[in-house]
Amino acid sequence: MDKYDIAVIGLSVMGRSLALNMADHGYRVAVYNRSKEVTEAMVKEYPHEGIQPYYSLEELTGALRRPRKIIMMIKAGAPVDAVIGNLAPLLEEGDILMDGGNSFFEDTRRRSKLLEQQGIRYYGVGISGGEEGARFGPSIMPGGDADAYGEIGPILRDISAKAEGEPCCTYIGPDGAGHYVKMVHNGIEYADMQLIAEAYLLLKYIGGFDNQRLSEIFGEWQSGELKSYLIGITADILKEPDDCTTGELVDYILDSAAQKGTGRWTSIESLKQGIDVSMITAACNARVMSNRLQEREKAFRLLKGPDVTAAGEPLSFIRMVREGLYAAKILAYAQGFSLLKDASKQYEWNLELGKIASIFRAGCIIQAVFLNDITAAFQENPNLENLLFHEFFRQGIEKNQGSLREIVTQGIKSGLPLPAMTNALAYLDAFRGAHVGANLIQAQRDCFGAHTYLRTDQEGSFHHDWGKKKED
Ligand SMILES: NC(=O)C1=CN([C@@H]2O[C@H](COP(=O)(O)OP(=O)(O)OC[C@H]3O[C@@H](n4cnc5c(N)ncnc54)[C@H](OP(=O)(O)O)[C@@H]3O)[C@@H](O)[C@H]2O)C=CC1
Ligand SMILES: O=C(CO)[C@H](O)[C@H](O)COP(=O)(O)O
Repeated sequence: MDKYDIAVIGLSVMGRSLALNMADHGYRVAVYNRSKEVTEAMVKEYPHEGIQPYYSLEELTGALRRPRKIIMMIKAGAPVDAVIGNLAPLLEEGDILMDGGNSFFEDTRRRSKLLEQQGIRYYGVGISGGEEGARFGPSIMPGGDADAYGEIGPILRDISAKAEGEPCCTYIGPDGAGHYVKMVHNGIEYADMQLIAEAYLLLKYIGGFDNQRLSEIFGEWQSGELKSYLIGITADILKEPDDCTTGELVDYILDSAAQKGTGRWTSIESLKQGIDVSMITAACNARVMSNRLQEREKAFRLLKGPDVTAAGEPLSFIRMVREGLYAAKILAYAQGFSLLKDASKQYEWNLELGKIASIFRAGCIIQAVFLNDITAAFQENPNLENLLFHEFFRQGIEKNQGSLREIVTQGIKSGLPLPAMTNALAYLDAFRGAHVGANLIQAQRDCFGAHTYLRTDQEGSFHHDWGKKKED
């Protein structure tokens, strides 16, 4: 019987929460999970009149209104291909199959082409916001066949977060565009998190503040230009008591962070495209280095560095860290949006950067007041080459770069690792620098490999017989 509006496949935290969110919005949702016990546990723990469990894909697909709308919320990679393999024979021309997981955008492009042959409209849907977002309103980045958006758009917009009353969901573009944008969202997320971690290191070790005071400082920043979901949770995390001791939990968490791949993909794609996202790459490498625990312990014993120099006047140090963090944050977003701009051209996706920034204003992990300013900048000039060329951000950098330079200098003198902040400055100075030393690199390439060089005073490529005059 054609009675369910949509199906959710995969009932771990994200799928379960999205299904409940859809049902809360009045949709009739059919749910399925590979392992039966997960489905049983979900309907037992979260009973909802709008949700109907199914225990086979045949029954599930048979229960859906045509064209069928199905969203997979499962582990990215081979599992997605496995589910598509089982599901595709049960679908009909016109049905819409969405992948709401963190799939690699090239996989989404491949799957789109494959399913197109069967007339199935495939959608790569980036979803951000974690469990809470999925349950009560995530930021949603759907990419696929534009005509099919009319079928799925209303549901996705209904369940999305709202920023100033507007849904944090917009059609992104064809084939892999939605998953590409989600990938870059996560890349920016990595840089943002790393910058906050570096601000924490500076405040803790140079500033000498305890966890309660650190929590207050991040809490105070929530009333200014840094206000964001990540700063907010950081303030809360820092004062969270430990269950096993009398201290705060953060001090008992291993200094080593994992990554699932989206940040790394962003970095790899940026190298392929030739766009500098050094802060995202630095954030990935910071996690990589954090994982080398045994080597780090050995190096800590063997390699001596400088002693930490305590900060001067506490309030002015806190102000410098806040200003420096803000400048670095502008640079991280400038990098991420440059990558999106280039991808839009390269893949002919026609990405609307203003709309993308606007759907990041709520629901997602990088949501921040700052995204209102980015939205406004791209709305004012949709062809903005780089965020740093917009007056608001140009001034933001002009006003705050001094503090960034100061805290990075203090951090380096004290031997603190600040890879994202350091790369922020390197990016700024290379971008704005009249001289980057590439004339010498051209000369070296021509000298050792006859790769030719370009001149400042004449058109064309040149090769020089290096050292010949001297020998003569
Ligand atoms: N967790 C988060 O905060 C966020 C996650 N995402 C993405 O959303 C997706 C779902 O995430 P999450 O809810 O955390 O769950 P997981 O990424 O942990 O995936 C678990 C789900 O995948 C299913 N699965 C795994 N392998 C297979 C397979 N071979 N065939 C069929 N199903 C399989 C599991 O079924 P079974 O129970 O049978 O093992 C289960 O339903 C992922 O792509 C994730 O990257 C996106 C944003 C935030
Ligand atoms: O997509 C997300 C949020 O938008 C996830 O939280 C993301 O998977 C976290 O990535 P990682 O595990 O690599 O830190």
